[in-house]
Amino acid sequence: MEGKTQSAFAEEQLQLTKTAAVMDEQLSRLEGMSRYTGHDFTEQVLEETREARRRNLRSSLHEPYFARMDFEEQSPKAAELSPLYIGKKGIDHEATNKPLVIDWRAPVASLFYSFTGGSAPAAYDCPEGTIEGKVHLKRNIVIRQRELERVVDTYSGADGDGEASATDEFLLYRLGENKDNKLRDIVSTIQAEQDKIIRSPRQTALVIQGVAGSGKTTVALHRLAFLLYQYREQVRAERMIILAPNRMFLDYISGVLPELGVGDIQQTTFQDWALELLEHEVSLVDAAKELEHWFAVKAEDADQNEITPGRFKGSVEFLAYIDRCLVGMERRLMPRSEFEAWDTAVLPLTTINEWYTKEYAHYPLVKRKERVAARMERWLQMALDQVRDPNRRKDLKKKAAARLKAYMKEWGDTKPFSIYLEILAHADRSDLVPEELKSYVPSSLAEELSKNAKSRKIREEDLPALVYIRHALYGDEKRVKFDHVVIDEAQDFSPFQVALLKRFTRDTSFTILGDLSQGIHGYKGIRAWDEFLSLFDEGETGYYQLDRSYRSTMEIIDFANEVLLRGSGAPLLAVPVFRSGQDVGVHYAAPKQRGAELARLVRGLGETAAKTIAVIGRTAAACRELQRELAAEGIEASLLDAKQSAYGGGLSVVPVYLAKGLEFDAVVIADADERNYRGRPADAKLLYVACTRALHELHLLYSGTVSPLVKQ
Ligand SMILES: Nc1ncnc2c1ncn2[C@@H]1O[C@H](COP(=O)(O)OP(=O)(O)OP(=O)(O)O)[C@@H](O)[C@H]1O
Repeated sequence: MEGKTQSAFAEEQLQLTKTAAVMDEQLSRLEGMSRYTGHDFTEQVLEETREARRRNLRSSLHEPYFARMDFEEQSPKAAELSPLYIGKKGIDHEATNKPLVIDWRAPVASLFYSFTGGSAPAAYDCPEGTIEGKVHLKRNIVIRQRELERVVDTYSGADGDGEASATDEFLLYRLGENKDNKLRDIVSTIQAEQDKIIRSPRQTALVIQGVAGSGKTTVALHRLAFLLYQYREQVRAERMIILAPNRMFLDYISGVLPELGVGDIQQTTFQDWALELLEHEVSLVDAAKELEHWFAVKAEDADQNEITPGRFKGSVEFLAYIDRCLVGMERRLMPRSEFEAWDTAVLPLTTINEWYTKEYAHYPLVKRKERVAARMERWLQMALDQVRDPNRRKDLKKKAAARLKAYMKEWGDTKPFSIYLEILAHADRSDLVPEELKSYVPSSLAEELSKNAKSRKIREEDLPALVYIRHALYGDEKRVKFDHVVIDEAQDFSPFQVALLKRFTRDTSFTILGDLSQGIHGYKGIRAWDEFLSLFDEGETGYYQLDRSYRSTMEIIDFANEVLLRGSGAPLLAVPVFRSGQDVGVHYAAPKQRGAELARLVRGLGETAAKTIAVIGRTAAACRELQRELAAEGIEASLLDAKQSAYGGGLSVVPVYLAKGLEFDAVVIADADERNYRGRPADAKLLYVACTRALHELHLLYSGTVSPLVKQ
């Protein structure tokens, strides 16, 4: 075995030297060519192609490929068996155009991920149809800075057993590494169930339920790279968008797409996207205060089914209510009087009405108003042209212009916030709201909005309705529709938000991912994925479930699963990859000793070479206290808050709700007592999120009595 490994290493060393030499030669030739800057179109296209090849070569030189697959095609015309090398970027031999390295997104490369052994022929789909054949070898190759570091055969038909032998060994080697402050690509170890999602057809609304650490975020990012490769004629990076929960999370995932050679994809939060669309006509109440309100430890039990403001305003029923109110807008907007420029120049109401309701009916309402105004100006000019006396004409022009201005002012207000205010806060007296719906909006919501009306302060949950109203009034405003939308942590989104985004997206192309077990924002999020799936036609959707968790050790996953079982009945439990680590530590500290005990644990973690450590508290206030306690023990930690836009790694103190989506080599949950985590489903979800942030090591610290969710 040893000898075989050595010969594989020597073989790959030789191949690497050869490949690197070909790439060096190609690049130096391309660099040596003068750049074309003229106006000839064909030459410009050729120059663009050369530049793309230069970019590809430069980015691939240090790590040209990560895998080799020997595939024998079952076809009479098939060429002799030659190894295929798979990399992040495809590179061709210049003279023959034959592949030197195959792009991981190419159809044949899918075999590397989907084939897991067995005697059945291996097959992949490509534009020419289904290609069958035999896989003889799957090999993982680690190259760093042009140095060959590791060669692992994950399948070898020549072994005689024909089983995928070392797949897990290589995966475990990758998972066992310490992480820094950024999420990384996984091209060399994508698993078959993840690959299926990544390569799903474009025109689908994919909904992915995946346990914590199952690679949802990572898979969604790889899917974007795949779509850009596979549908390069139809989709563009700048027309794709990733919506994530906060800026810090966006910073954390920001490295993956550039690593995959993909740039220019919009990455933002729903709030920022919506506020920009609304041209900052409104502003949000302090988000940090909102979060503190919902995550504060409360004495009373919150009712899971309670209709909170977020659930109400995020429902499709609320959207339908708004639609019914907007029906009246057309009638309400236009003044009900003729326009008299002067006594003998009168534009009848019927004519204005005809323009507004018939000729311009295909425009959105605000555009119609603008068209009618322009048409009235033209009518006025013609009327003025009939007046012979220049002095009288001048006089009439001035007066008529003032009257037209006044007439246009009589049109109803078209500011989205004014309309929202009217149908939400003043519903009972608004003639926009149909009689039978006048009491639809709960009075507490109406009161709250009225109170903040002057300052135009709204809550996050008001945004979908406001954007929806704006869209109904103004239309697309020449905004290009999205080619694809990724919604991460989608369990915290509302059906209204998804229905809204659908209007801004071409061809129903979505990747919607989340985990109901991590639905800690129950006051606004969904309870079941059907709430989203039902928004699309049946043939347009795809649903996947990812149960394997790659992030944490078996010990951590078993511990976290137990938290869910104790708190919420029959949840979706994670299945660990067989990676064993240390037992989860549950430690008691007398209240006065907590800082010292915390410091002892953190120091111990530093010694295990953990690069990223999180001390997690339930609330922001608790985290401030924890940071002070650590400082008193001489340990500096950065406090992460809701306004944070970057995550720098190292030692952080962070509230659970902000840690969601992130991961750390080691985690200490510093307040795991029964007061903070009582045993209700909402507590279980929160504690589960905290536990599943840890890759290699997890400790819980408590004073008083330990939480009933914790297994000891
Ligand atoms: N196939 C894989 N090979 C190697 N690492 C993987 C693989 N899939 C996932 N991972 C790793 O598992 C970790 C979790 O991935 P990711 O954050 O995408 O999961 P998630 O499902 O979005 O988690 P959460 O629900 O907790 O936010 C990351 O470190 C990622 O690199």
